[in-house]
Amino acid sequence: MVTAKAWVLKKHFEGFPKTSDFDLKKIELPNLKDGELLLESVFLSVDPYMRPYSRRDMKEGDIMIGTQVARIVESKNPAFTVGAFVVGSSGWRTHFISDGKDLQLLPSNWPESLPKSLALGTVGMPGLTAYFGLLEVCKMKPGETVLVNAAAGAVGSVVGQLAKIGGCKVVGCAGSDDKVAYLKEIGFDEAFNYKTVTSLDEALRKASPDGYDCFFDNVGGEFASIAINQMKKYGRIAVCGAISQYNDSVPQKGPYVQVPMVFKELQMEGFVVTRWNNRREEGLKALLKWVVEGKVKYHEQVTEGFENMPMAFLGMLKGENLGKAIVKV
Ligand SMILES: NC(=O)C1=CN([C@@H]2O[C@H](COP(=O)(O)OP(=O)(O)OC[C@H]3O[C@@H](n4cnc5c(N)ncnc54)[C@H](OP(=O)(O)O)[C@@H]3O)[C@@H](O)[C@H]2O)C=CC1
Ligand SMILES: CCCCCCC/C=C/C=O
Repeated sequence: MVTAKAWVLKKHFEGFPKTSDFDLKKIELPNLKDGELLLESVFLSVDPYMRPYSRRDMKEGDIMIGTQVARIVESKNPAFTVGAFVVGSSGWRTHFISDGKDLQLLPSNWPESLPKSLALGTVGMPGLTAYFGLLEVCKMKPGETVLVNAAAGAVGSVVGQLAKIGGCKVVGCAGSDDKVAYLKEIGFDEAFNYKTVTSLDEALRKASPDGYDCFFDNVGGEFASIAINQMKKYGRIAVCGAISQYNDSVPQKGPYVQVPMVFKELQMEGFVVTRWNNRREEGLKALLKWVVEGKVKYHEQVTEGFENMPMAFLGMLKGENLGKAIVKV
């Protein structure tokens, strides 16, 4: 008999999440039936979507949603061998039982030298978000200028590097000087700390006096309201996320987008990465290849210990992560 530990949502978040909104539970797992397998989480992901999706998809007492890289410890399913690693979506728990349908094996050519946690970041959902958002929503072209915010995070850091591979000029904004230094290290042409500039409008203008063809928006709110005025004619805005708004109890008010949208003839499109689930393999293959070739660099903010999951989640929402926020069990 295996006892799993799981973090549940004790109380729906109001405003910024608190550690007291979570509860740690123990769950006795039954013996395996034919076709099932027992998995042990090795790395778990903490992601911004957990904040808005908890309100949309969860009720109090539910296990926190989320993905993990897990190792198969027992198998009564011939398609899965003990010792193999998979990406699962079983939420914040140390162990779980699956029939295999919801699991994705790590690519068979996964190099020994790469951490398997990358399957939750650069070579996982956030990397795919950058890939499809840039190619299919921004429709970036060589020679264009791309702006990305939350640029030193899991999605943003890949956006900037893929835009460079695509022959674009890249401007990134992040919330600390260390993050800005990292962006320059991984090839961003321009980067600045949006928290310390005296005027965001001026900083954006200085970074690209001719304006922006593509804006990959991870932040929304005031940042987006200012940036939209610096789009070039026919510019494209990929609305990927709105992390500056996720903890608002009262919705923020304008400025509104219609006037710049009309006069600059902009395209602005929201998207969710799962739209391209049928092209997942294509994206992962490309991302893994670029990582192996050293064309896409990665950084992970690893928090040790399953008991620290809420803390890692809160830290990510506060901007404490450089690169992908990961919890190592
Ligand atoms: N549409 C889709 O399918 C997907 C959307 N997303 C979205 O992409 C965005 C980035 O996600 P991800 O890369 O995983 O997370 P990150 O790794 O970028 O971590 C979140 C970062 O957001 C920044 N941030 C937090 N609060 C604010 C704020 N009030 N204003 C500005 N920046 C803030 C912080 O960086 P800093 O220090 O720079 O402020 C923080 O490090 C999120 O909006 C997320 O919801 C993610 C995956 C899929
Ligand atoms: C089971 C993983 C589902 C990931 C979907 C992520 C969509 C994110 C939206 C905003 O953050």
